[in-house]
Amino acid sequence: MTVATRDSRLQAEVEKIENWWKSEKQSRLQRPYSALDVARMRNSIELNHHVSSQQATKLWKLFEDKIAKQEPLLTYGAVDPILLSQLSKAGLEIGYVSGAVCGFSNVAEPSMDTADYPWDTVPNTVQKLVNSQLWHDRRQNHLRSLMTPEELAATPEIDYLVPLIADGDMGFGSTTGIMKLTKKFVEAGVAMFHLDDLAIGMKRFTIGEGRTVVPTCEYLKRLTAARFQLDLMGAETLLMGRADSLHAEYITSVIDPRDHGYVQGVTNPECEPLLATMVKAQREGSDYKSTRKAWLAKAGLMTFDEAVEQVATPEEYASYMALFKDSKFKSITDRRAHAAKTVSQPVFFDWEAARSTDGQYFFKHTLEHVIDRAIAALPVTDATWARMDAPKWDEIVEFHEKLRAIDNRRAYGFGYTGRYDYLAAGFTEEQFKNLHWELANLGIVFQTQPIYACQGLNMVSLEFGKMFKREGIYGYDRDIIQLCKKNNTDGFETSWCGAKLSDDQMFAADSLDVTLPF
Ligand SMILES: C[C@](O)(C(=O)O)[C@H](CC(=O)O)C(=O)O
Repeated sequence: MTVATRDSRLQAEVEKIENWWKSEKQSRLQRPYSALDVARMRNSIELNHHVSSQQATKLWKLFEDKIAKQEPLLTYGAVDPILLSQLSKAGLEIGYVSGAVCGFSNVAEPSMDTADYPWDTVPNTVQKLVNSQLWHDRRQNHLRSLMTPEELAATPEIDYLVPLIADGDMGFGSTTGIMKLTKKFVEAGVAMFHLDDLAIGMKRFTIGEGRTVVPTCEYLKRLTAARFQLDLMGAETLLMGRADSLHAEYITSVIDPRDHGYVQGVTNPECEPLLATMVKAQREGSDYKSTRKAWLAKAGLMTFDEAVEQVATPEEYASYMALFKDSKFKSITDRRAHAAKTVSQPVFFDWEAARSTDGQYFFKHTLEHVIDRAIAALPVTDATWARMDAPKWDEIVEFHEKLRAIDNRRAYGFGYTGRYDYLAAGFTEEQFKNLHWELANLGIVFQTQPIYACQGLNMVSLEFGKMFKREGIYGYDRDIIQLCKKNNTDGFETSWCGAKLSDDQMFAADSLDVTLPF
């Protein structure tokens, strides 16, 4: 290849990418890299990612339509093709592929939602689901192509190709790892996937420690890595930023000054570091939870600004706060230097002494931080989800009002997490009934009950199993066969199973052996 051929090819690719980035959807994004960076790393043949791009475009239009009409797009976690076919038949317009449910049911070694399953578990599940969607779609097209006009008019058409939104968790790795995950998602045919800001393997469920997030810059790197891969592939696939810092108890590093105002340190100089306390307790065989609780009671954990407020006079504190006139994102170094100038008492604050046995820093989670983080991720993402541990209406409203003041065209997401207690969170029965509409009014059109399978399917399967043990096939006939016949439920011997498609494929493909001599 001559230099001239190489340059003209590169130039053509750059123009193609730049034109693509001018589309209504793409032009909403900002990239820290150029079209030339992308062009240089692309293949020399065009790779089409038709399913993912088409499904993403379909989802994008659905989002636009629902945002305009303030209507919800409800869905639930369906990681099994059979379940997904019925979700579509029920008229739900999107599907959700939950990481937690994949971790229970689509892996060789199941476990709780710590994202310790192999990195390609969710993309592989998407692949299986998309193939099943395409098969149902083909089966339906075939049957409809054989129908009389009357039959056709009397048979409702089902959209089996509902766009799938999948859980990419924390991306399972570094920049190149996330790029591989993204590639797999696109090749599998996903419409949208979300990446969050959680640290890998650091969720705790039962010992009074919650979630751990990574610094803001690391979260943005994750999202940008995914965006870069989508650009390399020329895929329309949507990327959703999920911010989990609300109710996160720890942060892995203090590298990013944007997080400094939320990191907590020890303010009691008499308190020994947490690590030393915990190691001693472990050696002595003391209880982890109560040792940690006793340490917390002594440490006087607070943020640097709170530590300043504790020792400053009101006037001094006001002078200290003047530091934030132009920007709220000041580093600990700036904060310390300004405190030394404005406050007469020394400020004792040690965030190193508060580091956990895994090295994390204590983090004061606030709605403000999750808002900061979600805003920082806007330029590189298509949609946003603030994950919450409890459905607090005031927080939901404040988050979405603040975000929508900056971007009211994007879709926002909400997860009806399994353990939510809506009435305890203060909803009246009437508000609860309308919740999905109220959320849609706030632009939260993507609404998922991610772990339906754990609750709903467990319940159905348990009740069925008890009945079957008691009554045998007689009970099966009464509760399943007869009811399925009455309701025309899909099953093994109905058109749903694709028997006609199978037979007709065989007739079409191998019925005529042209080599036979008669
Ligand atoms: C959505 C989620 O990431 C999932 O894996 O399904 C979980 C679900 C849950 O805890 O209910 C999450 O919200 O973290």
